[in-house]
Amino acid sequence: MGGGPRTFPGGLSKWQYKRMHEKLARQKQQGLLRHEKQLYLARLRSEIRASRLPGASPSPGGDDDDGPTSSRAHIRALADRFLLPGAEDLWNEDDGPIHRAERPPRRVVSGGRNGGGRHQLVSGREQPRGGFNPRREYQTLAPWWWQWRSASAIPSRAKEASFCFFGPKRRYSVMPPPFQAHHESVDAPMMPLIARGLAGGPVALSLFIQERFYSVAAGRFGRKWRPDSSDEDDDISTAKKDLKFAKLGASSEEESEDDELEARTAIRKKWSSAALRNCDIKKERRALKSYEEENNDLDGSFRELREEIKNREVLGVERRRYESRGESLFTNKRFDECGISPLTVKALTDAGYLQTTVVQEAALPMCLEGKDVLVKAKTGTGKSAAFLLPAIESVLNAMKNHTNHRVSPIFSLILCPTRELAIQLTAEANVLLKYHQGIGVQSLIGGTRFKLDQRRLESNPCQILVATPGRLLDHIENKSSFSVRLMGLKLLVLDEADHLLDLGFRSDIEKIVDSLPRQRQTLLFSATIPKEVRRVSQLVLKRDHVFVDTVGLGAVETPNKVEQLYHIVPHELHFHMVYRLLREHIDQEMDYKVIVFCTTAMVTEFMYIMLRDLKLNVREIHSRKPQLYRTRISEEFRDSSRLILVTSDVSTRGVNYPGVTLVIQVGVPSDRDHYIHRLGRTGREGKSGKGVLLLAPWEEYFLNEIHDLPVQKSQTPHMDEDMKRKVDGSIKIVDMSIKEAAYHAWLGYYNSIGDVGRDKTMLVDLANRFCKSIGLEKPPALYRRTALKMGLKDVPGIRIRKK
Ligand SMILES: Nc1ncnc2c1ncn2[C@@H]1O[C@H](COP(=O)(O)OP(=O)(O)OP(=O)(O)O)[C@@H](O)[C@H]1O
Repeated sequence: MGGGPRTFPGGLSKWQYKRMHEKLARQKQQGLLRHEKQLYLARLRSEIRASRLPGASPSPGGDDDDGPTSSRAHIRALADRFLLPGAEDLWNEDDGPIHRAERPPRRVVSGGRNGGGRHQLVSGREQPRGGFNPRREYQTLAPWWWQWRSASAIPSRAKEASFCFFGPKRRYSVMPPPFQAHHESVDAPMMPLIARGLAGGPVALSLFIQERFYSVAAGRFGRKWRPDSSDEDDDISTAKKDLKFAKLGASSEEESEDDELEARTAIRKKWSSAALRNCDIKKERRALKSYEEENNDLDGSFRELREEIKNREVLGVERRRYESRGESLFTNKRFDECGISPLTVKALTDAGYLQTTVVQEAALPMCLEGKDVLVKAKTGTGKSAAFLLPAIESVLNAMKNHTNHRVSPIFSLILCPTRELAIQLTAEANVLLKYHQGIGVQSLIGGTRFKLDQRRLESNPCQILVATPGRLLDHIENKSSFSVRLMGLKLLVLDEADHLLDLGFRSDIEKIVDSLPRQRQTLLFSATIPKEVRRVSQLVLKRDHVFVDTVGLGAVETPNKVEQLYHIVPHELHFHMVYRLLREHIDQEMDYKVIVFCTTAMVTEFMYIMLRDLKLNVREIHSRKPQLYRTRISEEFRDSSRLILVTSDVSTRGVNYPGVTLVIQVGVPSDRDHYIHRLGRTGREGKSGKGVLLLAPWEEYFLNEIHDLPVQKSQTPHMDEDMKRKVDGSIKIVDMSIKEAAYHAWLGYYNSIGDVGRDKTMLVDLANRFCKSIGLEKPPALYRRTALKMGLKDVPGIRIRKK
């Protein structure tokens, strides 16, 4: 009996699956050929340009003159390559038709000054316009040779350059545009007058082959072949880089996150088009709208506006109720009234979720109705369940129609910016899926083995996938069976949507979205949604989406029960101050649980070592730590109290550590939203909390960005000499290499912050002060390249490494 599975990923039959793979292989091959075609054209142009230079000697003819690496040999090899069977498709309608001659033409006859057309020009008789001939007819291309002719041999107006190809079996000649009069014979072929084509006119490229004959009216080339255009050259270098990046990607699995990210982003950027198989190419032009359509649009807009106002009214009432309850997070609505599966309700009850929170009550009906929804709600108010529940319902609905898959499609995809958040959401989804047999949720995050991911996804149920964008894109681009599974997608969620639609992630998100089915529901959630993000959200949301805002215009975006303070302390005392604040808090709070946010991973590491030496119960999480370690510490911190977590921005958004009593932010956050999300790690579920922002005097400008938040200046506590000496002692024991790395990272961070980074002299001065605060006598030297990149090369106070 025939072995092997009956159905393949995506519910395809064996033959459909096979055909799909063949098609993908063909498309891949074509991608490569397309690159080579560009390379070929670029080479051709440079030869022509070279021949047009004053005093350029005519190129010798014949094969024998060409060394194996000569440009001519290269052109020849490339021409052979893209005329291989299967490459004909590269010549598309824009390039002009390819015709197969009944009989090979003997002579090229000009069509005359004004007419004749290209086909007459090359073949001496009218050629029918048509599509491609069957592929087989273009096989077997023989070796060929080509010859340059001196410009003086050209009788026409465009004498600049000439070339033609002769071959025992085929001959190529690039012909002038139809409006160009010239007479030519096969033995003395006319110069193609590429120069005209370069200037924008159509170039007729006719390829003579003894048995076969191609005529390509290269209208598109005409546009592309500008004499000074370097597009193609750029493409070539891009193609070369592609190969390099592809190799890098293969080996970067275990490297540091930053390097890995960079390499992956580069590979993705370069290869995405090929890998997404044209999914990311817009194929249709946007047509101008007719009057009626515009009118319809207008009607639609009015309808949307009315709906939005109605929604806002509903939410406004909801909000007023919410606020009048003194910000009680929960509503009177129970989950069993929400129209979700009884099994999910049972799991919710087990987890202690009985009533919905405000955001859940407001968002669930719209999400369950199948609408696209953008949701804004404060940190810690239960947004995760508000999208996980629709994600589960979406799977249940989809499973009714898809029952016979060996490997089920992924029906719900949840994207989030950090690994910790992805792990947390997966765990929460698992809790909600407790009673749903056969439905599974998996995570896909960086820092784990690609192959292991693959195996895990294939061998475990995975109808819901929680992923970080980078790793997801890796799988989409490198595993076609994975892309097939995504073809069944019904629901896409972007958690921390504003961050995902930020410039840093946006191109990844665009590529991911392009590879997903258009017929889907999309949900966007965040605690902060700046105007710019509201605008770009149209990239993923339908036009008639609903905006659920439980915060409200002009309302405070931070939890009401969180006390917010700031301290202005000279840089030199920042670390002492952190210790002082921690000690004070530990003395006041029995079950303290503190998060200290630092600006960069290396500064985080420095702070951690220092606090550990000061005998505080402290842990660290940042991007320089291996993922396993990060996950372990994250779980430990979630489940403990009397613990301090020192961390960088990897813990800024979404991560839910219950019972955090204090959040300290050391140094200026990169923007207002960062401040809000970091602060939001405390005061969750309507509980109280405290946030302290520690700024140096020159960082005070940041207060303008958060002037509408209830942040109050605090009295700087007194620092006794004993404590100061103690901290200084702990700073001393930190390894020199960590201090140097912290200095570099600090410089990089503040250089990237507009307000500080613009004045380089001031920046370097401040960095040198930071240097002293971490116990470095003089600032460590920078690599010349790094200094150049940061615009700091000649700035006084910057030291450059000798080698
Ligand atoms: N209906 C509910 N009943 C009881 N607890 C809930 C309910 N909804 C959410 N929670 C709890 O509230 C806490 C915060 O929820 P969640 O992490 O979803 O907040 P969030 O709005 O996503 O926060 P952030 O903006 O930081 O991502 C979690 O501990 C969660 O278990």
